[in-house]
Amino acid sequence: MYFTKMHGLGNNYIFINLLENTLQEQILPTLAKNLSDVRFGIGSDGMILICDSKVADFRMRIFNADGSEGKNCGNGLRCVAKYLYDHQFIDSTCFTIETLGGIVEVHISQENTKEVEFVTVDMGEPKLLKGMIPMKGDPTTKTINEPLTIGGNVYYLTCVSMGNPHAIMFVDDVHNVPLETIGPMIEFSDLFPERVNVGVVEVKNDNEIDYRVWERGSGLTMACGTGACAAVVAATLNGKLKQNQVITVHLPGGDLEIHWDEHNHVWKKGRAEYICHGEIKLDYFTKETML
Ligand SMILES: N[C@H](CCC[C@H](N)C(=O)O)C(=O)O
Repeated sequence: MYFTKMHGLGNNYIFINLLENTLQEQILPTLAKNLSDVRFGIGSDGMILICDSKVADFRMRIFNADGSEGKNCGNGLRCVAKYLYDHQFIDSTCFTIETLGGIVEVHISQENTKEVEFVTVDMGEPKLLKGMIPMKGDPTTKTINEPLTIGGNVYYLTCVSMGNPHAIMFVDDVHNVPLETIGPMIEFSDLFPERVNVGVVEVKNDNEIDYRVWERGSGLTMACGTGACAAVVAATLNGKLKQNQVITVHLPGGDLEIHWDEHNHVWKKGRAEYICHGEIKLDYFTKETML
């Protein structure tokens, strides 16, 4: 089975093209976990499958490093779009990709280079109601800077779904937050029945924010595309940014341009890069334990 390892701002995944291949459904969580293992496997933030779709041009499935299936992946979408266009599975520079979190539209920014460097994605509309995150509480209300007690501490959270759930908090310095401690506490809180991605945001000025993330199912990553979108929406809802502006989001792995437009769509522009191609033996990577 061939794979391609790619990254979006250091948020890296093992991509498997299932347009001409198949994998048994029941092996997918174990396969994702073992591929992601940095010691016994290849090492990545997870696995992404490129599949046919009945409702869009293509379908993307994303599995986190713990084997859990995510519902959307902003960095992964840019890599999938680049892979499909570079490998001539599509010749249009605008096409749609189905995810569990909804259908998105990707735009290839072909800047006269032989390979795609930048991809812009219309990530669709943010979902704000508790029932859509999902999280506990009145499903018809929003969570905007709400004080929530988790593990004995009070966190002021703003929750946004970009097809996948994000809990965002605002801090004075994103580099001075023990995200490796508070991240899992919030991720696994019973407030979030499907767990949650946890992000910290420092608003620098009217057009820039710093953002770090503890990802559901993968832990600290260098970047999170859906999280960057959620961070801009959350900062705008809290009056810290203005809507319909292009915001530069600084992540540990690089910058993304995010634009929550006047039609309530969130656009994301950023790089996507190849790391390597290779071949794996499925029987090795589908063992329950690698020890
Ligand atoms: N951990 C996320 C999936 C990956 C999202 C992230 N890598 C991105 O670029 O959006 C979740 O379980 O919702």
